Amino acid sequence: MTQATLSGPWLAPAKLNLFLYVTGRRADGYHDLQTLFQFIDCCDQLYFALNPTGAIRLNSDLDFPAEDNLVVKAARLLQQHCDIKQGVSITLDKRLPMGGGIGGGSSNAATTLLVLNQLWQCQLNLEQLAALGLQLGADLPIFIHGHSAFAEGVGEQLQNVDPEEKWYLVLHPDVHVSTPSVFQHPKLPRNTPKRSWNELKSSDWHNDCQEIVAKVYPEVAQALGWLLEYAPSRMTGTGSCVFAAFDTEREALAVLNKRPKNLTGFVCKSCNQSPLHQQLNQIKNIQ
Ligand SMILES: C[C@](O)(CO)[C@H](O)COP(=O)(O)OP(=O)(O)OC[C@H]1O[C@@H](n2ccc(N)nc2=O)[C@H](O)[C@@H]1O
Ligand SMILES: Nc1ncnc2c1ncn2[C@@H]1O[C@H](COP(=O)(O)OP(=O)(O)OP(=O)(O)O)[C@@H](O)[C@H]1O
Repeated sequence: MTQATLSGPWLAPAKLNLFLYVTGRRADGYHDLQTLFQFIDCCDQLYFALNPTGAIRLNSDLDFPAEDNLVVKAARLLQQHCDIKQGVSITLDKRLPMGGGIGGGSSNAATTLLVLNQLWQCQLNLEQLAALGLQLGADLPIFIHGHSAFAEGVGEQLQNVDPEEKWYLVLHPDVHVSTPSVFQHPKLPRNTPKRSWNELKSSDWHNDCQEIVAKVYPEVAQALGWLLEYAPSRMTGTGSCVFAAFDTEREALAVLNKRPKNLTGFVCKSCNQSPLHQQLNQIKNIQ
């Protein structure tokens, strides 16, 4: 493969938490979870151009400083960890809603680690990249891992599973939910009993953060209330997005088209192999 082909676009897919249970609080302030991650084919896109100077630059339309962007943090972390002399200019084409619980920032950072690992020839394996990524956020490892998983710990202990690939209608209420504020909420249920995957996979699925978030953000309660009229619906992560599964794209679109004017949303297909890993595997097969 030529360097030009490797420059992009590279995909950074979103995820859904098909269920999310908080099973305990740890001494470091983080929470132990049991969650089921599945990817969706809705993605941000990133482009990478190497430079010899060592500088790391970001082009994006986001309105916060590049230094705070997880993409820049990921590039710097890998550069320092592997003592890389080259730099990179990264262009981020942001399409995923932010603060929606679909993991866009974490996915951007994971794509950066995976692609720069190739371009800078760092030769770290997925386990090493996931451990590095975990320093940036609990959602990084699943995006590095690249296969749907039942996750425990803070979300880094991953067991591959293959939930049915469905069409999803995702509604994005017009609010940004801060993940730390949800986990700090005094009324968050924190002691859901741990269950085995075997038990969980055949039970009804819930999200322990949903009740609190719907109380604090009426927009989330409204979206959920509306979608529940059509199909079983839940929140992903700490919100604000809510989703429902459908067997066909047509059914999902039919419901999307009936939504009230103040609700935005999209239809997507879920997939058990991350769209980014599908791209990376294609390159491996060509090389
Ligand atoms: C809610 C999920 O999206 C589910 O996939 C993730 O657990 C959140 O992952 P994330 O956004 O990558 O979260 P991080 O950036 O690591 O953490 C943000 C904040 O959320 C809280 N946090 C996060 C994950 C976790 N298992 N327990 C926590 O208590 C911590 O206060 C932390 O300071
Ligand atoms: N590349 C990035 N894309 C989006 N947000 C980023 C990025 N880098 C840093 N951030 C910060 O992270 C915050 C949360 O963004 P993100 O879209 O990942 O939320 P989320 O989908 O709710 O994530 P999660 O489910 O992992 O909590 C943003 O408001 C922003 O301040």
